[in-house]
Amino acid sequence: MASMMFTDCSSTTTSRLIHLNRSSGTFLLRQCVGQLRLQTTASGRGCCIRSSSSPISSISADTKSEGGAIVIDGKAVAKKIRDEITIEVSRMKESIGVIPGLAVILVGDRKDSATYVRNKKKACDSVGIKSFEVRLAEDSSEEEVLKSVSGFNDDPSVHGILVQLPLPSHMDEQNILNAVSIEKDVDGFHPLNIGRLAMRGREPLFVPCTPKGCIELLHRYNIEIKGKRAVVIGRSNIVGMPAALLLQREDATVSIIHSRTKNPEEITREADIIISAVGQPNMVRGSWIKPGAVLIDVGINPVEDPSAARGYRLVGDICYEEASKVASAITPVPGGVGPMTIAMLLSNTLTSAKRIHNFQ
Ligand SMILES: Nc1nc2c(c(=O)[nH]1)N[C@@H](CN(C=O)c1ccc(C(=O)N[C@@H](CCC(=O)O)C(=O)O)cc1)CN2
Repeated sequence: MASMMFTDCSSTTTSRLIHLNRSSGTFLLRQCVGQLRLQTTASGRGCCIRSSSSPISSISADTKSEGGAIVIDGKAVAKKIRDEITIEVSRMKESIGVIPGLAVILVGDRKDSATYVRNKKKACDSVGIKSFEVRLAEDSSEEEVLKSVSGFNDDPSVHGILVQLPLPSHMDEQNILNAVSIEKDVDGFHPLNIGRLAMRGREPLFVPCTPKGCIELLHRYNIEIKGKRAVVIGRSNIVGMPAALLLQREDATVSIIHSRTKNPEEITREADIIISAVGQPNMVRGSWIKPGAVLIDVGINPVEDPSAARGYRLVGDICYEEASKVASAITPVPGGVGPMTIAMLLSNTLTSAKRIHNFQ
């Protein structure tokens, strides 16, 4: 009964979205991608015809499938990437005596941010990357944050710097992100890195971790991007916008759906690949999806669930139950894109250390 109540994608379920307040730990990603309310005309059930021409050309033998769609296992891929990074980190240490270092600045007392930072430290430990952490109080000044950034910019044992987002509202996020040295900008949020990502013939030093993780999943599952129609739902600076730029770089034809888009489902129905980063639980229904499409769900939305230990469970932007019957491949929430974000951060940190020390 409980699972029926909380796995369907009816509007009642959606309205049970938990609005955890800042101090009790709201879900960061949701905050960062913004509150997008899409104008939609239809909400019927999707058809279940499956395309005979799945874009997945080869997948591993242990691939799971659900409702017909292949489950893109971000947790397993992230583990594999961490194993690859571990080997490279120890090769670097043995060859030139350098250990990659990642510095994290956390401002304020949001529980979700503290959890993400703790998980980043754990992930660093697991691959042999050295981690540095600065915690500042919610009421710290922007100058204090800038001072920490500047200290890490000048510290040769630090190869990557990230400021956990969101920052308290009294701080100017742009000012702070601009202060991170572009050579150590492992989050890829510096305007120079984003600008280079947007320009043909230019290369960013780093690509933002969540969108990079989405593309990495497509690559690792051999899902062709070139020539495909891709739709990105959401246009945040940290996910939607860079995801659209990355897809374009991979030669997809890209559309972006945002809060002012009329009839978004007419656009998604044309898509071979959908990346959704909007922070609206179960917004993308089965009827929005073209049979055989590949679905990458970035949303991490808590919905009330008394049967769960925490009193809530996480669902994505895409109605998994309906979508997995129509799509050829889909990422679950949790266990899809989320773990890839941290794996890509480790990868960016290793790349940075290699670049700074000219180590191949
Ligand atoms: N400076 C940054 N701030 C933020 C980023 C970022 O990339 N850089 N991204 C998000 C938060 N985030 C990392 O910081 C993050 C979010 C989610 C996950 C994750 O693994 N999620 C799990 C579920 C976790 C749970 O059970 O609560 C999953 O999806 O399986 C990792 C990292 C905003 N801020």
